[in-house]
Amino acid sequence: MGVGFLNIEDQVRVFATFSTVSSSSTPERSLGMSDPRGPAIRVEGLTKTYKAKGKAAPVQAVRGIDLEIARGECFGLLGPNGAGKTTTIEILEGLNHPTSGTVEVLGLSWERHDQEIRRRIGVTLQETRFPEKATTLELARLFRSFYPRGLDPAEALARVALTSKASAYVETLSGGQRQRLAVALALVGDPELLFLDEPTTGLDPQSRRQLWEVIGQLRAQGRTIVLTTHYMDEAEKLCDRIAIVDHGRIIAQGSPRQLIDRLGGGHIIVFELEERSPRLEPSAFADLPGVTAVRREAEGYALTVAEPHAAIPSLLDRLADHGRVLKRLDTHQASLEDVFVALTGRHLRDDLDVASPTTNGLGSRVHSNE
Ligand SMILES: Nc1ncnc2c1ncn2[C@@H]1O[C@H](COP(=O)(O)OP(=O)(O)OP(=O)(O)O)[C@@H](O)[C@H]1O
Repeated sequence: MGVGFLNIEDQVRVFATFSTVSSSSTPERSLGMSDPRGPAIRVEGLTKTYKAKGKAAPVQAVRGIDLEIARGECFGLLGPNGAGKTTTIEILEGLNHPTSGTVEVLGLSWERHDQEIRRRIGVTLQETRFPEKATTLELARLFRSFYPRGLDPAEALARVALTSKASAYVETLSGGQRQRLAVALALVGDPELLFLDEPTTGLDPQSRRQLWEVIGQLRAQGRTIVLTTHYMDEAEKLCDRIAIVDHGRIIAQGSPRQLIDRLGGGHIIVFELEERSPRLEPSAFADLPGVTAVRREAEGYALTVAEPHAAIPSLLDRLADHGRVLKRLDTHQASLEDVFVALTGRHLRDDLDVASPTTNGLGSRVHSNE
């Protein structure tokens, strides 16, 4: 897990450093460092190694990330637990220090322009502890006081549909309402760039959808958003572009559509054979019409195909030829989950190992059979 866990005192300390800076008096502004047409984020050769603690070995959390995020883009870092997403986003937020590499935020560097950057970004951490006896409006006012300009605190609450909870104590809020409050506090300074670390983790489906709506509206306003998630449906729904992160590296990057298209077929056929049927090599299905990739799953096989209606009859014939009995067959539209499995041989959701895909349709990694 990451270090994205601050209580309110820590948050206040983080933000208070720039509460007294007025926009007109900032020396950095006169340097003209921030090109409004340049990217919102530029990262080159980023690494982060956490030092050894006691008997624990050092952890190479980030192993060389290059990234460019355009202004107005909603960009997602998608990956399993421990991939290095939080470490990366916390370095972008100025809350963690890189071991090596270059980081530019809005054309500025954390070493030289920290106050200016803080004034222009909004941050929600993976988990935020609020004081239970404050109301949501009091907190929105407190956070607004850290910025030289920004939204009316009541307007920030309205943007996340919390107006009816303005005078409610934090202790009475649900998990989803707390997450929306965290977004309101990140918004109250009217930031150009918003960072959301796993915004919907742990929320029920209805609260997730509510927060998706809020993020969708912010995206429609043209605000730059950088979010981390390990939910592929979230990344697919919210993000213009995604970097899939695994073991501290970006293993694929592009729009959700581009990444899925690179699989070479829009549909996946998943099937399982009766236990008494001996297993077949995945290569037994590789030449079926329209099949672009075959992989072994824990319980069966997954075929990437362009047209399921063309492939399924041939598949059934092939199984009959081999005297195999089908137990289960499903089809689904190819998703980012399938992209992750094709790239890593593992499932993103539960990190379940799958054995030996023969080809992956992405042309980068071919596993041997069994
Ligand atoms: N402060 C720390 N000290 C030592 N190791 C750390 C620290 N923070 C994170 N790590 C380790 O660095 C690696 C990457 O963690 P990180 O939290 O960045 O990944 P993540 O992709 O955000 O995962 P999650 O979704 O679980 O938060 C993990 O192995 C984690 O245990």
